[in-house]
Amino acid sequence: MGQPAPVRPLAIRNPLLHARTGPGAALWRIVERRRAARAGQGRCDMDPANDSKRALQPSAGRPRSRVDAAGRGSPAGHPRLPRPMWVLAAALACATPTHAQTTVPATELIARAEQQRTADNAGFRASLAQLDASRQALTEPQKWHLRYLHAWQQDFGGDIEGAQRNLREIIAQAPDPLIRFRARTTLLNTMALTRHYEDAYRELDLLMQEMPQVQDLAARFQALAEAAQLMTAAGQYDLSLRFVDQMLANRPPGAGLCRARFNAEHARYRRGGLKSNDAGFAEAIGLCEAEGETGFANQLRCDIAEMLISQHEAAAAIVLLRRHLPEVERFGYKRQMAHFKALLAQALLAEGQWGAARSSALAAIDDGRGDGISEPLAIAYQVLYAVAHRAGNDTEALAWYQKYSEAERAYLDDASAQAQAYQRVHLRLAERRREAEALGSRNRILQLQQSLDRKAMQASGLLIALLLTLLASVAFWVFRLKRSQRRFMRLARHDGLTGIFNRQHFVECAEEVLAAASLRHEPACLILFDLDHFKQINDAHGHLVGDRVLRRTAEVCRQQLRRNDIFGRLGGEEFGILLPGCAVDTVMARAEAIRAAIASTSDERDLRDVTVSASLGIAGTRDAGYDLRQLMADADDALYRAKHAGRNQVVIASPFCDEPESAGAVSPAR
Ligand SMILES: Nc1nc2c(ncn2[C@@H]2O[C@H](COP(=O)(O)OP(=O)(O)OP(=O)(O)O)[C@@H](O)[C@H]2O)c(=O)[nH]1
Repeated sequence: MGQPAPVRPLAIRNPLLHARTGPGAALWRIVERRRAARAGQGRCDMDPANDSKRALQPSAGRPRSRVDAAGRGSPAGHPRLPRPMWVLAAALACATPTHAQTTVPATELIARAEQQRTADNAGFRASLAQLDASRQALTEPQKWHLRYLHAWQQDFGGDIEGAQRNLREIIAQAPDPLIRFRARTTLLNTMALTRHYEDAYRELDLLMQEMPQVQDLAARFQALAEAAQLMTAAGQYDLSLRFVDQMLANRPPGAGLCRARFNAEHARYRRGGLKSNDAGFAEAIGLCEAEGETGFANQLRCDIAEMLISQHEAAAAIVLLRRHLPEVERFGYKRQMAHFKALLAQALLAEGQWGAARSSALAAIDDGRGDGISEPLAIAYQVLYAVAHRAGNDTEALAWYQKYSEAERAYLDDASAQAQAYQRVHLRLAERRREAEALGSRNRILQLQQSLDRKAMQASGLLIALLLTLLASVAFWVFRLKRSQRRFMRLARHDGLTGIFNRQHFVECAEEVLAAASLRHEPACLILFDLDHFKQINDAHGHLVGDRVLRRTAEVCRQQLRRNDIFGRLGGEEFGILLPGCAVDTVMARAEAIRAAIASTSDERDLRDVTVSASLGIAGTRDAGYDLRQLMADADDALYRAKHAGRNQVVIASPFCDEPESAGAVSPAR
């Protein structure tokens, strides 16, 4: 035998993250089963001395070997049951001979079922049957919890389609966010198992969105572990490490550091640049060993062996792998066994140990037979091809090469499918998030705009109200001012006792009217009258009666006037009336009517004892012109003559005769 045939070094990857059965979670399940076994769950044997031995045996009742990153079988999987409680629950379960008991409260039964899932799947199914039988007595949240456990069992039993259907319904309908979250974690895992990577990444995104609402640390821990593994599988190592940080920050009480450190070191290794003597790896392995998590410790050793082989230190890799292979065999996780043996075969080949390499490769194929596509399988085929080629057995070499080629292509296709799926989903989600953020920004701007508009409207409303109030105040003030003005004007223009024009205003109005009449050449007459012997009335009846006579005189005169006639009290008991449009030939009749009306007041009840009469003098524009002073002088002259003629009569001024022209009957004084 000469030098070994050149073997193209494979970029060996950790089957925990690339196994057909999903990233690392099958190991997790086995680890949890061991932990459950240590706690005596599902078995009536609390002797720790027996636990490790039994736990290291592959479970005979396990329906399939595959990943369970959804926390199935984890004692920490039940959120409300801290470690001492599930030990107690296990002890309680041991105190009862059968799972078919009917007296166990539903809460306890559900807690027990949570613990039994992988550690005692038969017991778990019995607990589910018991819960089904007492379904009517369950609360609504308990019914949803039971449904979730059934879905989990469907998945565990291989009915992935049925499990996914139920998990989706739970996610859509369950009122409890924690159950929805756990269902999504399990769904995500089933998607990775069935290689629906895009769906898995999409679910992961939703899981991360729901994460802040989930208070349960165990559920968060499981989801974060799932996220870290998927991100490493997708080649997103930095993201994976960020999830690891979150795992460490969200560690449930009693949970160790091993799983987080395993994910961290594996992501660092996959990112590249590490050496086999990396201190972080040694520390993580020591930590996992201390926590009894030898499965994770050995998985990290696979990474170290790969590093050693690629550093051309195959002999060291052989030592490492051989030292821990018995432990791996005892642990019983076939995929890990296949991985160990494939790496050992590769290292032996590199060291020229053809026979040992061939045996180890065949053993790896045997262990990995049930897994379909896997990287250990490809490594093993490659080693067998190299050994056959080295031995000159071309037919066998070709056969192994074909198998190697198919396995490697299938594996690489699968790995690439994962990475591509991540990129596609990542891009779509990033796009959607950008759109959502843009929409959110737009909404915020709109809200701000609306709020500003509202405030502006409120401000303008207030301003309008203020202006209206101001306007109303001004209007009211103006109104009061006008009213006061009107009152003062009236007081200034009218006689306080009779209400008719006072002398001044009478003169002003009369002059205006005369001016207008002059322009139109219309006639006008002025009547001046004076109550007769008024002093006697005052003296005889008092000033109040005198005032009443004055008021009644004004009233009865007003009744005789037209709208445009101007009537005023010129002083004391003297009055003036300007009659625009009234010619001298008609004025006598009107003056006489006025005189008669004044005289008639004597007949009124309250003035029965008072003799009231007036003497009237008339002047017209025909003779006096339109000058008021002249008209007044003429009318006053006529009035004087009426007095002189015996009072209670009308005299019209006539420049053509010296004698007064009397009109109407001269009423004798009574
Ligand atoms: N009650 C009352 N008397 C007034 C008022 N104004 C003037 N008098 C009185 O009117 C009287 C006018 O008297 P005279 O001027 O002597 O005139 P007479 O008594 O009417 O006599 P003849 O005009 O000649 O008929 C005076 O006694 C005034 O005091 C007034 O507002 N009220």
